[in-house]
Amino acid sequence: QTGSANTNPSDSADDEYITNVSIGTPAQVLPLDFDTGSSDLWVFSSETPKSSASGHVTYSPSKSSTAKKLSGASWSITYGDHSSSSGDVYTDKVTVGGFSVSSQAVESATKVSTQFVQDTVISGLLGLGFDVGNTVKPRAQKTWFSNAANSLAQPLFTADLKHQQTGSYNFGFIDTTLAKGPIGYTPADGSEGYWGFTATGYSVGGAKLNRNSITGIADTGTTLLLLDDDVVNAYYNNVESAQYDDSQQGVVFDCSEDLPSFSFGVGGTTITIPGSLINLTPVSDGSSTCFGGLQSSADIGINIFGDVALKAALVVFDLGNERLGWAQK
Ligand SMILES: CSC[C@H](NC(=O)[C@H](Cc1ccccc1)OC(=O)N1CCC(N)CC1)C(=O)N[C@@H](CC1CCCCC1)[C@@H](O)Cn1ccccc1=O
Repeated sequence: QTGSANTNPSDSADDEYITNVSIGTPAQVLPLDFDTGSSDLWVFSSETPKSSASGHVTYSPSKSSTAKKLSGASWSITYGDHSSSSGDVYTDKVTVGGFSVSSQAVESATKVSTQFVQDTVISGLLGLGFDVGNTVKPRAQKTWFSNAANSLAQPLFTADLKHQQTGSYNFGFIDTTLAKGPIGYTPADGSEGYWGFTATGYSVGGAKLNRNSITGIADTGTTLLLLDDDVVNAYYNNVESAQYDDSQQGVVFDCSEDLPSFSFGVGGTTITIPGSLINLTPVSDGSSTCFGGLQSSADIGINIFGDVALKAALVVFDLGNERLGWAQK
């Protein structure tokens, strides 16, 4: 058995990727952000304060004949960007891309932070990290993919995110036609709950890869490519108008600049992010100053290969073999 779901950029800056998920009987369809950096499936619901839920699609367990309250269970999560949410837990049927898990922990939000209130394009997150990262207490719950893995043709999923186009999350199979190059595999470290890996080197503008390894995570829930300062500086030294903008909290440059590509080695293959994907978006509508898709990870403490990097590749999240596969697109 397999599943295949389309995913779409939330806005012109590809800030988030939205995938529709069916919950309950009859199906209630919610737009969720699939996040390989976390392991909770949580949703705006009938239990979310009305003022916070306004503008969001919500899940009503009372309207689902297959919903069951997981008595005594609660959850609470805070993300890297300091957004947060918390609440109680139901189990219900959850279908993604045609594949159903009959009893999935659906975490209902009774509290959401301001960023979520304002982010009306999504009604919650579907975590695709490792189960160890789940926040439900007293007993941690499994992710949708973890529950599905044993019934899928293969215990893996792929992410094919695109710039301003519809992409896909495929479950249980690898559609190699989505890639141009071979898939390079490297061990994945799931001990912290997310998909850690090490790139063997990097280069700017098509030069030969150096041997400076980069350890980080493959994170569909993070917009940017966030790397060490020395890498960020090596890149922007090639961009004439680049400068750090305090108000934007990042490197900006003239939108008219022709940006160099950024490449990294992984699993014996090379992934090249074209400069066009790093010229992310004007700092505000109509501005001729653009915000960089590559920024510093210094104040986070972990390198994050977010959507800017993932858009250049077909990425295989292979739970069965605890490995990550990257193929040039
Ligand atoms: C330093 S991790 C920052 C990252 N959050 C972002 O990437 C947000 C995403 C976004 C974009 C637009 C609207 C709302 C949210 O976007 C920016 O922060 N941006 C984009 C726009 C730019 N102008 C400024 C910088 C982040 O916490 N991800 C987590 C998942 C997110 C949470 C917020 C909702 C969307 C999904 C998560 O995987 C990060 N994680 C990864 C591993 C371990 C723990 C952990 O928690």
